[in-house]
Amino acid sequence: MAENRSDQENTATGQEILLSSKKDIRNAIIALRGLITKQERDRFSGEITRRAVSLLETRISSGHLKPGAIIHLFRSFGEEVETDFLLERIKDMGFGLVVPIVHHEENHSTLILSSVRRDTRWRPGPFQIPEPYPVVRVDPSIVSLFFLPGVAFDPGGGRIGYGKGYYDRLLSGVRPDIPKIALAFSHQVLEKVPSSKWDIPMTMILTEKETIHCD
Ligand SMILES: Nc1nc2c(c(=O)[nH]1)N(C=O)[C@@H](CNc1ccc(C(=O)N[C@@H](CCC(=O)O)C(=O)O)cc1)CN2
Ligand SMILES: Nc1ncnc2c1ncn2[C@@H]1O[C@H](COP(=O)(O)OP(=O)(O)OP(=O)(O)O)[C@@H](O)[C@H]1O
Repeated sequence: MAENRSDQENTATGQEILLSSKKDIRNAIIALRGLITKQERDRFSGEITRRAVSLLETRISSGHLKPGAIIHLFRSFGEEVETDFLLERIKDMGFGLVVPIVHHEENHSTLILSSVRRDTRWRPGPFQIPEPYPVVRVDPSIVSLFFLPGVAFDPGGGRIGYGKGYYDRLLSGVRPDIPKIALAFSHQVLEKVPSSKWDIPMTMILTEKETIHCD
């Protein structure tokens, strides 16, 4: 398998084949993720939230994160890791919070970031993902730590999302030393996912079973 992938990358039509294999993995993992029961998803999400909170506490004590620093988190949709509790904890801990918004321009869409404030309200955006309003647009460079969604990951920091390249583009403008921490169920972590030149590697993956430090 691994040999095939690197062969594919070296051929003229490699990118297409590589993307189709990303697509197969994406579909397979989305189907697999749909098999977890609601109870399991809640329990696993609770465990992932505990890991995330303790990581933030450790980083505050070690001085790697300043009190009041800005954290990026996503509102979950469908069968993703449930982030509602983590969102409240981040606010309670006194951090600033930003979330992604799909922003439509004339002929393409990009991700922008909005601050979440005390008076922020939520409404369903594209794909029924809750989006804040009013939008208070902020630059990605103010974010000290990113919690990120995704479909499939590998311990080397590889990530597959929904195939729009939204986060790859957003993160391409973010300093490499800013932690990018994926929140995922353990079955979303595969031995290896195909990678493309534009993929931005994850720093860590938090699952219900373990904290993976990506190499
Ligand atoms: N919670 C969450 N928020 C996020 C992302 C994400 O992955 N998760 N995004 C990361 O980029 C951006 C939105 N990107 C998305 C891109 C494509 C689809 C999409 O194709 N959705 C399918 C359903 C997929 C499913 O069944 O799980 C659809 O609506 O048909 C969804 C979100 C910003 N916000
Ligand atoms: N930095 C970038 N600049 C320009 N195009 C990009 C960049 N990153 C990704 N893309 C484009 O986005 C498309 C989707 O990429 P990919 O399949 O890796 O998405 P993904 O990581 O699964 O999705 P997402 O980031 O939305 O969760 C690719 O066709 C690629 O050309």
